[in-house]
Amino acid sequence: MPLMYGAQSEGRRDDETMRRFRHDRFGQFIHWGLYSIPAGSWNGVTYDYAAEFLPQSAGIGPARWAGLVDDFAAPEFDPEAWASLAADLGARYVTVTAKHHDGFCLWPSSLTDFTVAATPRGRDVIGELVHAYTARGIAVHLYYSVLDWHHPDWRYAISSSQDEEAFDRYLSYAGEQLRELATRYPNVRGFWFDGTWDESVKANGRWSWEIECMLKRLIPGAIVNSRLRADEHGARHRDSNGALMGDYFSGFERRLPDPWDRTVTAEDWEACVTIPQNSWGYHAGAEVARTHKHPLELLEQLVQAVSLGGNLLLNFGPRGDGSFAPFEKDVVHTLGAWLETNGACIYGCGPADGWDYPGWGYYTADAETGAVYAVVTRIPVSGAIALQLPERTRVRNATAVATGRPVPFAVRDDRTVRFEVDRASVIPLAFALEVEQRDDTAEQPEVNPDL
Ligand SMILES: COc1ccc([C@H]2[C@H](O)[C@H](O)[C@H](C)N2C)cc1
Repeated sequence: MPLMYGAQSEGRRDDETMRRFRHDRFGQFIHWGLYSIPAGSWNGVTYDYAAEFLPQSAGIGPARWAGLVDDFAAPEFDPEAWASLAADLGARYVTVTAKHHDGFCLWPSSLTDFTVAATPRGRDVIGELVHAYTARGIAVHLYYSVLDWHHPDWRYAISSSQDEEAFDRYLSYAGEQLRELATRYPNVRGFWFDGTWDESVKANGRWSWEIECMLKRLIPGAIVNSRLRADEHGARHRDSNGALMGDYFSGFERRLPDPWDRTVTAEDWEACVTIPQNSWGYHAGAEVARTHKHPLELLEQLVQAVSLGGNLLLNFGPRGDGSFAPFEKDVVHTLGAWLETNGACIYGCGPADGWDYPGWGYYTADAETGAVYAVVTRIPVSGAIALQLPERTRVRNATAVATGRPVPFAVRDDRTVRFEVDRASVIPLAFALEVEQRDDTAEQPEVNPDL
């Protein structure tokens, strides 16, 4: 159907900025704001739901919530230390909450007083972070919530002309804030939109179209996630013709596509996940919870995402004072150490065409060289993994990515090779496979069944 405000482009972007985003594969999400101070509790009551939703969970109105501005001193906030932590994690980009649903701005916006400028130290958090991350070669995306519980003209739905006038004022405010962000911080790489599911926003597809145009005019090549967009019929993420809006699909929240679902490889996508079961902002309960994800679970999610052509955005919620909790530092050390020696099977990689999901792990392939990686995350009881090869493919040799040492394997038949895996291996265990195409006339591969 003809659309005025559908997808602005067809297919994958192939410009340098998007190629870099695709190559990076691994990003760190940062949720930090007023909600980080109460950390899920209010007036002595702890609410189990996500800490950044405390105003809703505890029924705290905007005026009372704004009282937290005086407590946002953040004595431990150290942008260079945050940038070092991201580098140690192995993240190639960071997405930082400039404004979350509570409407509090982590930059000194001229459009409202509800910003860091009113806090005891008045630091431009976004400006200092953009500088620190960029200095470390880490790209920055700014998270912006269209949903805004603080602004008096916010509306969930439009049911009167007064609502329409108010919400038009709100959209003008949000548009000017986004212009301000793109103008103050022109070297950010992208914008991560959220809070766009309400009827009021879905009814304003033209506004979302104009925002995408404005941001890409102010910052040529800027990357925008699919959550910003609605078309004139209220279709979100994909327009009414099914075309992806924005530059990558960002509907995978605290979940990934099934490891065998190759349909997702048709477009760029990013999954965002938390370390606790369900809190993006710092929740004091997470420090003592037994339920947050093991670092190796998160690492497996990264490998799974790459095997399906996606990025993983892993969330950290710094405490109100600007420090990180020990359970988050454990994740940094585990993932960073593994990526230090195994990053070749992640950065610059994507799906390995023709290599079906094997069950014991994932295949990735270097998008430039075509090198295939077998990444073992589950060692079978047999202590051996069987690789089902694509048609007319031969494995010439295999090396352990972490050590570079050759790895013996048995050719079982013309479509199967088998590796013995030391059960004491550190997993994920990545093998680099040098493969070649066999032509039909070539002799059958030498089978050595005794291995
Ligand atoms: C269930 O409804 C939700 C769940 C999460 C969200 C927000 C989280 O606060 C976080 O910012 C995440 C990226 N976003 C989807 C919004 C609505």
